This record gives sequence, C-alpha cells and structure tokens, in this order.
Amino acid sequence: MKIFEGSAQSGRDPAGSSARSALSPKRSDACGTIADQLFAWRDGLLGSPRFQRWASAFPLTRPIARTQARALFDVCAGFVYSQILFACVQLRLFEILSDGPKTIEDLSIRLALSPAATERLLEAAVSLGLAARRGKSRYGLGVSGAAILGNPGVAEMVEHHALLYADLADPAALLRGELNETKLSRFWAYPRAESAAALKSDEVGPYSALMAASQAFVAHDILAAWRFKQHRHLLDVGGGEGAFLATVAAAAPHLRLTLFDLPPIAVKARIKFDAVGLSARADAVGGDFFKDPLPQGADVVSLNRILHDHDDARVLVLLRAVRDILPPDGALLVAEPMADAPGAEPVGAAYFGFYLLAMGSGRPRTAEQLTHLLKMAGFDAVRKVPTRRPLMTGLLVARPRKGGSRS
Ligand SMILES: CC(C)=CCC/C(C)=C/CC/C(C)=C/C=C/C(C)=C/C=C/C=C(C)/C=C/C=C(C)/C=C/C=C(C)/C=C/CC(C)(C)O
Ligand SMILES: C[S@@+](CC[C@H](N)C(=O)[O-])C[C@H]1O[C@@H](n2cnc3c(N)ncnc32)[C@H](O)[C@@H]1O
Repeated sequence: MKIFEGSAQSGRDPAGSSARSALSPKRSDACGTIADQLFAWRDGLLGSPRFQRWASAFPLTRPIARTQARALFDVCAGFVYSQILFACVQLRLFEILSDGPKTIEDLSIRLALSPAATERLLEAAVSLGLAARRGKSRYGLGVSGAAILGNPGVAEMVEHHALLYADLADPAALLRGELNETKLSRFWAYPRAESAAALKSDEVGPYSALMAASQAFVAHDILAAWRFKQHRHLLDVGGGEGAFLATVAAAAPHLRLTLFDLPPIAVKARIKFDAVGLSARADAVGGDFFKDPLPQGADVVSLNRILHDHDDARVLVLLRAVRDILPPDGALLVAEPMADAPGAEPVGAAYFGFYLLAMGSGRPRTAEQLTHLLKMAGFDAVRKVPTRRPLMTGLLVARPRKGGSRS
C-alpha cells in the first residue's frame, strides 16, 4: 500500500509534490521495478472491459464489482447529492419535518413548490437518508436529516459551500494557481491580509459567525477528551467569538479564561462573556498572533482549527510564540481535523485539501507532520489523545521542552 502511494505521488502529481513542504517528514518513494510491473499488470486488468464483465458476472467477484461500481458512482455524483442537501437546507425541509410526518400536499404548500417538484425532492432526500417514508403517503425526517437538526452548524456549512463549489468549477485551473481571487479567499480575509489586525468587523464577521455556529462539533469532543480541571488558566489562541471558552467554563468552574483573536472578533467575544455571566473570569485580547505578544499567565493554550489555515513557516512562528509564554509544566492542545484520521481520509486529503487550496493558504496535516512542527518549535512529549469523532477533531497535546531549547 505504502509503495503504491509512493508510485502514485512521484512524477504524476506535480502540484502535490511542489506544495509539499520541506519542513515535513519525507515519504519513502522507494518503488522497485517488480512492484511497478505488478501494479501495471493489476491496473491493466482492472481497466479491461472484458475483465470487468467477467468480474461482474462471476458469483465470487460480483459483490466486489458491485461495491466498486457504487463507490465510483458516488464519487461521480457527489456534487448532485450535495446540491440536494443544499435544497433541503435552503427550503428548511428538516425544520418543517421536525414536528411530524407530512403528506406531499402539505409539504408542497410549506416548501412553496409544485407537488411534482416536492415529490422529486422528497424521493431524492429519502434515497440519501435525509428524509424517510412514513406509511404510504407521508414523509418524515431520515436519520441524517435528524442529525443535521441536532448539529446546527452543519446547515450553515452546507449553505456556505456555494462559495467552495464556485471556486471548484475549474479544479485544474485552481490547482495550477490560475484563479486570481477565489470566493473563499474573500470570505476568509485573514490569510491574505497585509495587516490582519486592521481587518474591519464586516470583513471578519461572516466567517466568524460560521465558526461560532459550528464550534459545537468541536468543543464537546475536546472537552470529553481532555480534563481541563487540572489547569488554572486557559488561553484560547484564535478563539473566535468565545464559544469554545464558554463551553469549557461550564465544565471547569475555577478556570481563568483568556481569548486572543483579531480586534473586532475579540470585541464580540467580550460581549459574549458578558452575556453569559463570565466577565469576572474571562477576558478577550485583540491582536495579530503572528506579530503581537500573546497574553501571559496561562498554563494551558488551545489552538482549535488554527494551524491548518497556515503554511509551515507561519505555523512555526505561532508555535514558538505559544512556547515562549507557557510555563515548564504547561500544555498546548492542538485540535483540528487531521489528514490521517482513520476511516476519514477523504475528509482530510480531499475535502480540507481542496478547501484550503481554494482558500489560498494552509493544508491539512497528519499527526506526524504536526508533531514534527511542534518539535521544531520547542515542544516535546507530543501525544495524540483519542477523540469521539476524529473525522472533525483530532487532538494533540504537547509540553514545552525542558530547558526551552528549539531544534
Ligand atoms: C434510534 C434509532 C432509530 C437508531 C439508533 C442507531 C444509531 C445509534 C444511530 C446513530 C444516529 C446518530 C447519533 C447520528 C449522528 C450523526 C451525526 C452526529 C452527524 C454529524 C455530521 C456532521 C457533519 C456532516 C459535519 C460537517 C462539517 C463540515 C462540512 C465542516 C466544515 C468545516 C470547515 C469548512 C472549516 C473551516 C475552517 C478553516 C478555514 C479550515 O479553518
Ligand atoms: C478557523 S477560525 C477558528 C476559530 C475557533 N478557534 C473555532 O474553532 O471556532 C480561525 C480563527 O483564527 C483567527 N485568526 C486568524 N489569523 C489571526 C491572526 N493573525 N491573529 C489573531 N487571530 C487570527 C481568526 O480570526 C479566526 O477566529
């Protein structure tokens, strides 16, 4: 498997190879001639229409052939499925179904669609598990539709995908770097800003609201994985509008809380801390984490969904700044989707790989790549902590290296 990955990466993937960082651990490109010949033989066989016909007919290979065909069809049709989900979200179908099953006639009125269009949408939604048939003539929520209602940030994510899909309309041009300004790079204003700290509220507000809405995915999983009660003072760097700190505050009532983010976002966080009665033990500081000093005094620092936004050189600047404010017994928590989350490889490599390409900065990293950067920045004892849903949140904990040396 490793050898096959090596052969697929070398020579045939110029964009991927050139984007790979010199700071990252190297993959082995060792690939013997015999292995090459075996893979060439296998690829030729799999690509042969005669073999495909045979494998689809032979009883022992038929289930494999069906599963492969279905998997490939799903990759081909992924955009169509996403747009059906988008229609359900736009038309508020899940909210409408949340108070019980409805007939096509009822739904047609509530969705403001013709009965035929309503039926087409509902049948598609049933096939995707978003809705479910209830008896002969009614429709209710499917398991995935109900899950979306229980994770409010998902609907907002689905709506903002319109920007991503517009940027992906010509993926080869995106890979070649031919698009001057993508929609996602306008939405996420900070990576390309000359002075991030000078960004205005209307430039940061939309992404910040999306992050606040989707923080629930992340916050509860981190809280379930790490015992914050062992610490005195948590600094959340790039903490957005304070949703994560507010969640931790409820679980660790003695913890002092500080948030650091761009000035207009720190203002929103302060308003939130006041609104939820946290102002006595939580404060928010505005600034640029690449240029300004980080607030002192914390014994634990969190970087939630931060590092994957930035290229390696900037990540090192930020990690060194965190290293410099932590006491010797302090801890750094790095929480973000990781490229090698078992069973969720397409989330890292495909979704976030292309999302961040369209955004114009950063890349998803494996736990090993993050560990390498953490060690270069003066951290040690880097440990992967299991989380409930590694699909969205992987967690690494690192300790400052004794003696403060950096490699
Ligand atoms: C009782 C019965 C009938 C059955 C029992 C069987 C059973 C136990 C069923 C399980 C049902 C269940 C609990 C389902 C739960 C489903 C859940 C939790 C689904 C969650 C889905 C989450 C999704 C789809 C998340 C999507 C997230 C996205 C797209 C995130 C994007 C993030 C971005 C773009 C971040 C950007 C930040 C940046 C720029 C990279 O820094
Ligand atoms: C992807 S969001 C994550 C927000 C939050 N941690 C979460 O998980 O919801 C990245 C955050 O980093 C902040 N940020 C980006 N560049 C920054 C900089 N140079 N200085 C301070 N904050 C910055 C953004 O404003 C944003 O709130």
